Amino acid sequence: MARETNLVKIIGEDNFQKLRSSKCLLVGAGGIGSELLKDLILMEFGEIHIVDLDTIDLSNLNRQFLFRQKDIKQPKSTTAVKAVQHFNNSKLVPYQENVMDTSTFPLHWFEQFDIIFNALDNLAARRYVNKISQFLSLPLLESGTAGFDGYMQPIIPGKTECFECTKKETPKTFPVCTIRSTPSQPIHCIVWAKNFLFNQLFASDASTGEDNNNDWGTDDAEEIKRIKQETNELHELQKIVLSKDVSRIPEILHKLFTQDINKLLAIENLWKTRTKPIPLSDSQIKEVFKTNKFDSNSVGTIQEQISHFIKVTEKLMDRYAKEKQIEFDKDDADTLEFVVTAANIRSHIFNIPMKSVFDIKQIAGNIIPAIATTNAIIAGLSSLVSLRVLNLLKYAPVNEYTDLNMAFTAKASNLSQNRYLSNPKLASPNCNCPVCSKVCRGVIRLSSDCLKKMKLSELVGLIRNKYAYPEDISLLDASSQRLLVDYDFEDLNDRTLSEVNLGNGSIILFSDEEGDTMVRKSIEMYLDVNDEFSPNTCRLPNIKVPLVKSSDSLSNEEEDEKGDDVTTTMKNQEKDGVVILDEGEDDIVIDIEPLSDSKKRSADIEDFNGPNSKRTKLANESADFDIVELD
Ligand SMILES: Nc1ncnc2c1ncn2[C@@H]1O[C@H](COP(=O)(O)OP(=O)(O)OP(=O)(O)O)[C@@H](O)[C@H]1O
Ligand SMILES: [Zn+2]
Repeated sequence: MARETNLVKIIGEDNFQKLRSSKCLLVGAGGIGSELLKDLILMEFGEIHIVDLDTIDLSNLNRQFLFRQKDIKQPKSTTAVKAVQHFNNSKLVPYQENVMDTSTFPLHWFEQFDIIFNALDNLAARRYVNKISQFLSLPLLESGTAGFDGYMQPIIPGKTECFECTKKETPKTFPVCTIRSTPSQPIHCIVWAKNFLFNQLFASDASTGEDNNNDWGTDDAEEIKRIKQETNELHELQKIVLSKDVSRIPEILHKLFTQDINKLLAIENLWKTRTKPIPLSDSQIKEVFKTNKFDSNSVGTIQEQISHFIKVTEKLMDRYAKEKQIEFDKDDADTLEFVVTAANIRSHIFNIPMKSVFDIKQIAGNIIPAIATTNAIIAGLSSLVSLRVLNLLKYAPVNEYTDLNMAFTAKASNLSQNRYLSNPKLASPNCNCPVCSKVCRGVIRLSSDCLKKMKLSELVGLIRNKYAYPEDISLLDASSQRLLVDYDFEDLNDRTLSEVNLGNGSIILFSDEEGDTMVRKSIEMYLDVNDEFSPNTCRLPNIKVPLVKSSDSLSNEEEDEKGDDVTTTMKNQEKDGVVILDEGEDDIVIDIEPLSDSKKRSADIEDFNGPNSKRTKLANESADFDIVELD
């Protein structure tokens, strides 16, 4: 029996034809992506475009069942497509590219799709696709797994909460003082070795960022002084690395594991309630002996750890001279061995159990083993719910998108308790969400010619008139938080958009700065450059930009500060996976007073045009003003 016969029975001939003419985008062809590709093909989507930037690794083969040993180093996207060709009725289009690359995938490229499936493994790409989905009002099926935990969440822009509406769990963080002075668990020593020591010795810019803080997670002045001093002294150790003189490696050991520990011991307060560390003795450092290859599964003796530390530091010093900087990578045996041995020596000193290479690789690489079955369940749920998102299931019609369900497995939900699977209904957008609710959103479509010709003042004029903003406004390049125009900064007004570095993929933020009781809501606009447009075209979106009470919108100052903080936090997270934060420091969130529903309604006054307001002449501008031909 042909596959489609069953499908037609379930969704009906007419809806089956709709599915056949639907195009979907699958982002990620890894664990969940392989499963999803199979599901989407079996559902017979008309076209499936698959984007994945990566090539296949040995470690992918246990669960990414479309790939074989012979495919290692081949692109995931094209290999996945080849693997499914023999049971495929859909048109498949693979791309080995980063989905965030705006030159390959400009915003208008995404518009061809009816639905997007995310099967990604990192926050940055998830956030990016979520934004695209919001700008284009494209349904997105977001999903992820970690071990037995998994989730899938349909996102219908404007109707249901988006990926950013809820706070995302941040990587585990530790106080600086625990990492630097008083470790008590293997992870503390691993974070010290990976995020602090390794960077100090082998990164080109040997700053870890943490020392720029003034909060150390401790009030002990002596301890803070010691931490600062230690950082400075470690810069000296980098000179040994640079000297290429491997006979000086025992000096590194002496400094890290004898001298620095003795200095910590001298801070008596630290050891009132804690077991004192025992520094390495000179004889331990000097007693180098022949070592065998490192066994990944056992721990060995402290002497073996020291010998391996010396050996691997020799190798890294040699590499550093050629490579100029080395980054920690769990799959780079030398960097892993350095972190393992340094962490284990420190653990030994602080009376903490040492760990095997295998264990430390999991922790340092933030690896939770992937479970193929979790991927299969999440991908299955995700593809099934897409039929409801596209409203193709007649027996379960979707009247309200908030009737759709998301799904969590096991611990991920905090709701499931004794159930493996929970599938709560979707929530409405969170009115505090900086991505889907706080500002209005739209796309400016323009030709590249227009970018080169249009002056900033002209763009400001167009936006001001189209959405009835007052005279006092500010314009920000939201991607870089750069101020472009405001009431006392007009220096760039005569520059063209390209001269102020606005281009395809730039996001600008336009705000009312008049300070009346009511202000026009800020608008965030994506610049989508399309060369198929005639040269002088600039098209502004026809969207409604309501007036809101000024007390309900952030002042620019607050917004700038908080925006910056958020960016910094995200950068840190993505760089290291594990961030060293100071004790008591919370995650930074954009903190806006929530608009209650009633407030929101009363603030949604479209015709606010009091007699003295500059808005009077602007408020009722024609909505046809969307194609502007420039001279
Ligand atoms: N910006 C991006 N553009 C395109 N593809 C991406 C992007 N970011 C991540 N991916 C892809 O998403 C997929 C996620 O799959 P998965 O979670 O199974 O990770 P993996 O890298 O295959 O495995 P592991 O992380 O466990 O080694 C990967 O194949 C990765 O290449
Ligand atoms: Zn949101």
